[in-house]
Amino acid sequence: MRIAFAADDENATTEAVLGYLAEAGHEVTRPAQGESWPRLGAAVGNAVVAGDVDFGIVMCWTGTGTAIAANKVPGVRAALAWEAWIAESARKWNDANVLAMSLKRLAPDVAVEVTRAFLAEQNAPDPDEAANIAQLG
Ligand SMILES: O=C(CO)[C@H](O)[C@H](O)COP(=O)(O)O
Repeated sequence: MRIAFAADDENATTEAVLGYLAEAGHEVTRPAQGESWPRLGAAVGNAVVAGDVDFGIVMCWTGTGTAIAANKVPGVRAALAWEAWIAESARKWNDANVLAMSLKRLAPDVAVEVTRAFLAEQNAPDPDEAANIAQLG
C-alpha cells in the first residue's frame, strides 16, 4: 500500500513503525517532514484525500495533535489508537483513513501491532456502517 507517514519526533517507536512498513513492502512517503505537528497532520490528511496514498499514519508525543490536524482536512477520518482492537475497529466501523498514535506512550512492538491491525485487509470497512460514515459528511 501507499502510506503517508509523519512524526514530529523520532524514537524507537517511530523507527519500529517505519521498519515494519518497509519490511511489509509498503511504499512510504513523508510529506512536510521536519515541520510542526499541525502541518504534519494536515499534510498527511491532504495526501490521503488527494488520493496520493491509500492511508496516512501520524505520530506525535500524544498522537492527539496530529490526529486533530489531520481531521481538520475534509474527508479525513483519523483515529487515535493505542491497541490493535481500537485500530481494527476504526477501520471496520469508522472507515478510518488515517491512524494516529502516541510516539511516547506506545512501546515499539505495540505500535507495530496497532499499525498491522490498521492496515490488515481483513479489517476492511463493514458495509453496514456505510450510512453512518456518510453522515460524517
Ligand atoms: O504531542 C504533541 C501534540 O499533540 C507534540 O508532539 C508535543 O506537544 C510536542 O510538540 P512541540 O515539540 O512542537 O512542542
